[in-house]
Amino acid sequence: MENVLSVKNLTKKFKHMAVDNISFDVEKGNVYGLLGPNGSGKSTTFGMLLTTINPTSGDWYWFGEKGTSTDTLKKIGAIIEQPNFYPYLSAEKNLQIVAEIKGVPFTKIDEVLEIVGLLGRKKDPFKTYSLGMKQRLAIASAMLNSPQVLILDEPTNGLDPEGIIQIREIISNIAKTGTTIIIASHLLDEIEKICSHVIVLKNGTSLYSGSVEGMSNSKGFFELNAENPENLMKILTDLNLFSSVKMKENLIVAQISDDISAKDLNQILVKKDIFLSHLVKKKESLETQFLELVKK
Ligand SMILES: Nc1ncnc2c1ncn2[C@@H]1O[C@H](COP(=O)(O)OP(=O)(O)OP(=O)(O)O)[C@@H](O)[C@H]1O
Repeated sequence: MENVLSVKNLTKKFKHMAVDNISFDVEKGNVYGLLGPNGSGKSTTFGMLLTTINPTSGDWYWFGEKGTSTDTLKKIGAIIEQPNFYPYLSAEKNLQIVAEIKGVPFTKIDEVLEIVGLLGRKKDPFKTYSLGMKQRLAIASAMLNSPQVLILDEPTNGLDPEGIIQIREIISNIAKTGTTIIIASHLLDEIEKICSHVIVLKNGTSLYSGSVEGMSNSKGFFELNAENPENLMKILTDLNLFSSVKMKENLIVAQISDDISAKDLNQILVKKDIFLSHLVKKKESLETQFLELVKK
């Protein structure tokens, strides 16, 4: 897979360490989440990659080329701060100003307004827009130059549930066209719903970088029950398929070490004259996986 971005040992020290020797790759066409609590170094990382902050040390490569050249910036669309538009001008007029700066034909404006669902409101002044609409207009503005990479810093901050869903749908539609997207967020739920890959930051250090599913080595667990739970627990332990078998809130929880389907386990147990009253295979939520990662 082609790398759109490769970050190597990137470090920024202000008074304290803000970003501490992080390395990660971003593959073309995926949606990446930069996940971490406030102050974990997300915005500083974006700032360095977009040349607004000088790094202390480390390198990065956009499209295989070292650093961030002016030509590279033309291939990137970014929303890092609150959208800044002229309040009394319409969305269309505001985008005309951006299009002129970016050297993009005005014919592109309707296309990007359509992507963010604002075509019907293009004549309305920016100041009459809701927060969600303002954020959508910012995305339209970032999409004007048909970027290969879209960078969004906390894109749903402050939005109501409907606004959040709209932004998510827009991001997912843009991703479907093959645009690589990098989103900074402190919300696990957001990353889980939108991203295929995640880079977890804590105190400027990268704890994990890879696919969302790969964040935990866990193969998941079974919740089970039967008429005689003690007997079931003993049989499960003897099967040597589980790293642990424990009673939890009236259910037996068996942590899977050797991958096995619910159907296969049920068949094994039936042969041992165990008839289950409850059998569910589950995987830890991203939240549990994240907490385990941070604990380590
Ligand atoms: N210009 C600056 N001067 C000094 N310290 C800074 C500066 N910018 C950021 N920091 C510090 O660097 C650390 C990382 O901040 P950063 O804004 O990158 O985190 P973040 O993960 O984006 O959090 P948030 O979502 O709150 O912005 C914090 O401790 C912050 O106080």
